[in-house]
Amino acid sequence: MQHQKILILDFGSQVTQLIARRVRDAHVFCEVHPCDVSDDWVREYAKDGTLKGIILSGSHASVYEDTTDKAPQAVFELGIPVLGICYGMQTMAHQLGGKVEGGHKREFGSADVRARGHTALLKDIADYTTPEGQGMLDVWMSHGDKVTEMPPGFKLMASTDSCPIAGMADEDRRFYAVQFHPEVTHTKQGNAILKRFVLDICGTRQDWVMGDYISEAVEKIRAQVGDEEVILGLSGGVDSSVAAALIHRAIGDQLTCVFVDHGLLRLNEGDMVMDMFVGKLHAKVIRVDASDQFLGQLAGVSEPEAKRKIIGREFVEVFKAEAAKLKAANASSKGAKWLAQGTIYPDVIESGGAKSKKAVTIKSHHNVGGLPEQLGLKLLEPLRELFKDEVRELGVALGLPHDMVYRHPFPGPGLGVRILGEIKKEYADLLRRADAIFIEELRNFRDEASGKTWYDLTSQAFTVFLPVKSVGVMGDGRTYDYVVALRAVQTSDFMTADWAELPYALLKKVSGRIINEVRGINRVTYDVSSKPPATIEWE
Ligand SMILES: Nc1ncnc2c1ncn2[C@@H]1O[C@H](COP(=O)(O)OP(=O)(O)OP(=O)(O)O)[C@@H](O)[C@H]1O
Ligand SMILES: O=c1[nH]c(=O)c2[nH+]cn([C@@H]3O[C@H](COP(=O)(O)O)[C@@H](O)[C@H]3O)c2[nH]1
Ligand SMILES: NC(=O)CC[C@H](N)C(=O)O
Ligand SMILES: [Mg+2]
Repeated sequence: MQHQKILILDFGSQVTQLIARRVRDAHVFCEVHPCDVSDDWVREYAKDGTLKGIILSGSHASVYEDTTDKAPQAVFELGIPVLGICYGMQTMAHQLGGKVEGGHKREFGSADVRARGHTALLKDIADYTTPEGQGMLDVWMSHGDKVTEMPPGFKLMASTDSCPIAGMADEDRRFYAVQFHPEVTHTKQGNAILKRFVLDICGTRQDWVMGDYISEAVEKIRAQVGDEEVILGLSGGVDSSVAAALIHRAIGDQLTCVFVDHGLLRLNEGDMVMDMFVGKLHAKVIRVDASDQFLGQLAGVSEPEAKRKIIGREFVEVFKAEAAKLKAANASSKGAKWLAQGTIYPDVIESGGAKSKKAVTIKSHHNVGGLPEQLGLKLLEPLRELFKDEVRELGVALGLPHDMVYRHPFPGPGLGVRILGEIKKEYADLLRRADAIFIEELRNFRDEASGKTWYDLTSQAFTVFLPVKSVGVMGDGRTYDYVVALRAVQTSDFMTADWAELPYALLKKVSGRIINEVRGINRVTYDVSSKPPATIEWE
């Protein structure tokens, strides 16, 4: 089935992904593409008639600078609705004959917008009404420039005291634009506004449903793979587990999962993953103990990016070797031709977004963009279009256990990025035991108000090993041992995150247990840094 779709053109805003999330939440398929696609690309994209609307994102740039990006002019010539958000509004105004100027005052944060109720976009959407009957919206703003003159054909749709043109519309052409950001949760009616655009104004069908998606994806995988063999890097994490279950449903025994123990897994993780997949999913899983190989290559290396690159490289070495072994082990096998991965949509956007060429690399992820040419395997990535929570929904629909689907993510380099500096087996062993205690207590402690455990109330939690020693006193004796840091964050998208306000009782229990039970650690700290400016992992 052909899905109807919305195109989001990304001008490099930090929150473009949130636009896509909101549209997907309305069960409408959408894709994010860089704003510098050509007019021909846009026409081609729209050709089959499934494109129902276009959204232009925000940006850090200013439209009156000569060098900045514009929307492909074709966007305004297709006869389909367009919504401009912030910079998207400004470029729409600029390109269609209006005027944009640098403001004297930056407007950042909450604002009250007077919404003139006479456009299809904002009609009957308001947070409250003034005594004079004026509909008001509580919105989030982040801009310094503003539209000072609307293009011909547009009428005023919204305004604030400092931004008289905070929304405009040309309803004949179905062009709408808002200076505020409907995609962020701080804009209370943001979801309603985006839904109004996508469902009512564009008239898009709500045909993006994970349950239905399974049969579609299964067909696609079968068509792609034919009778060839596939190996899949299985980590036991959410993404690769769901990918494995989906591909297994499509091609059964043509799939072999390769689970790599790089010596940097958590306590008992290897056995757990094997039990789950071999026991419950009946997929073929090969467990490769490559810990000597990884730890050997990592010995003496302490620079975080260098460590990440080595780990990425060794993963590929293992996959290549296993693909070849399939052939040797079975006379009827031609060897695997495909490498399947649990790559998801944020990985794709982050490595191919409009501004990625200019963006600095904070961390190299082992599975994205870093695969060598001479891999000799074709890539199968059935989750490439999905966001994490869609992957989770899909996992549930595929019958995976709740605990597996709602696990915290665990990075491919594992404890390798949680042992600061040089990695030693001794450090990994201490860290594994301390981390297991932390996770166990997060599962034990419940928040009374919500009834949820603190594991479920946090998005990701783990322990970090600091290779420094501090002095302690234990049983009247002196200790001189290592330090660990506890890290727990709350986030919906992992792009930004707040440190979790864990109860003191929980921290106290964890600290007491780690220091008493893990000999070699005599001090526990709690990381109270948010992202940004810190990151979630320490390396
Ligand atoms: N220990 C491992 N053995 C084999 N493949 C791995 C291992 N760790 C990571 N991978 C591969 O790298 C990919 C990316 O890892 P990533 O951590 O982003 O996803 P995940 O582990 O599947 O899910 P989650 O984000 O929930 O941890 C995985 O989908 C998997 O294909
Ligand atoms: O599969 C992965 N391979 C990696 O190389 C990697 N590095 C970070 N992460 C995870 O990404 C999220 C954001 O992490 P940071 O704030 O530390 O960048 C967090 O969820 C991290 O655990 C990784 N996952
Ligand atoms: N968030 C945005 O899109 C900002 C647009 C533009 N850079 C401004 O400052 O007004
Ligand atoms: Mg993982």
